[in-house]
Amino acid sequence: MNEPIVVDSVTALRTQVRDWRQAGLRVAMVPTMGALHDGHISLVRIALERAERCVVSIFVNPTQFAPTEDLDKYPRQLARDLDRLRDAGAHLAFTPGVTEMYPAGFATKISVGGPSGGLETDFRPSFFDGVATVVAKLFVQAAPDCAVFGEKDYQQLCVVRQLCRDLDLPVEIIGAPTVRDAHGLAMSSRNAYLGEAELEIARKLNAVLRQTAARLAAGADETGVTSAAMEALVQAGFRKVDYIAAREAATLAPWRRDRDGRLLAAAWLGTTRLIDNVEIRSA
Ligand SMILES: Nc1ncnc2c1ncn2[C@@H]1O[C@H](COP(=O)(O)OP(=O)(O)OP(=O)(O)O)[C@@H](O)[C@H]1O
Ligand SMILES: CC(C)(CO)[C@@H](O)C(=O)[O-]
Ligand code: BAL
Repeated sequence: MNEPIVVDSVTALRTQVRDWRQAGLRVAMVPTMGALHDGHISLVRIALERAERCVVSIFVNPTQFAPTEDLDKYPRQLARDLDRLRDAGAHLAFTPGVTEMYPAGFATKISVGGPSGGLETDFRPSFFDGVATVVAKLFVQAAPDCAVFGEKDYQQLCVVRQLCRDLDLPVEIIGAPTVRDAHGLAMSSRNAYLGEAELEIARKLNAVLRQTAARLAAGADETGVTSAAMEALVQAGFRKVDYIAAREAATLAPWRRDRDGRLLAAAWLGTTRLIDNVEIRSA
C-alpha cells in the first residue's frame, strides 16, 4: 500500500485535488475527527467504491464542542491514524491545525434548520452550527465529488444533506451503515473512555433500541415504549438518558406510522455520552 499524502494547508489540499480532478479522477471525502476505528475505515472503503481518490480529513473541530465538553481529552493519535489510512488505501490525509481552519478574525457561522431541530440540539445547542460550518469549509476547500458520513451520527447526516441542498454545494452525500462490535455496540472514538464494566453496560443501548423499534413497528404506543426504554437504560446502569425519540427517517419530523422511521437515542455512562439509532421497520 502507498503512504497517503499528508497535507495540513488548504492550498496544498486544493492543488492536489484540482490535479486529480483535471486528470479525470473522481474524488471522495471522508470528514473525521481522527482516533480512527473500523467505523471510519468502512467509510473509506465506501469512498473508494465511489471514487478513484479518497481524501480523509482529521480535525478535532473546536467550534462543535461546548466549553463544558471533552475537546481537551478527545483522543488524538495521528501516527496510528495514518497507518490505518495507508492500510485502507486512502490517498490523502488533510490534517489542518486550528488556525488554518479558523484564522484570527474568523467570524462566520452556518446555521442549518430542518433536521437540526431537537434531539442533539436540545442538549448540544451549538453543535450543528459548528458541524455545518466546518463541513461547509471542508467541502469548499477540497471540492470533492462526493462525501461519506456514518449513520451512527444520524441527525448529523440529515443536517449535512440539508446543508448541501440549501447552499447548492455540489457534493453527493453518501450515508454509510453503522459498524458495531460483536455485541451490537456502535464503534465510536468515545468508547475509548469506557472501562470493561462500562462497555458491558454500553452494549445494552443498541439492544434496548432494537427491542423498542420492534415494539413500535408492531403498533405499541410511542410515549409508553420510549419511556419504558429510558427507564430500562437507567436500570442497566446508564446515569442519564438525554432522549429516546422516534422520528421520520428522511426529515426527522415526528414519526408517522405510514413513513419510514428512525429511533434515536443519547445516554450518559458516567461522564461519557453515547449516541445510537436504529431503523423502525414499518409493518
Ligand atoms: N460505528 C460507526 N459506523 C459508521 N460510521 C461511523 C461510526 N462511528 C463514526 N462514524 C462516522 O465517522 C465520521 C467521523 O466521525 P467521528 O470522527 O466523530 O467519529 P466517532 O467515532 O463518531 O467519534 P465520537 O466518539 O466523537 O462520536 C462520521 O461521519 C461518523 O458518523
Ligand atoms: C463531521 C465532523 C468531522 C465535523 O467535524 C464530525 O462531526 C464527525 O466526526 O462526525
Ligand atoms: N461524531 C460526532 C462528533 C461529536 O460528537 O462531536
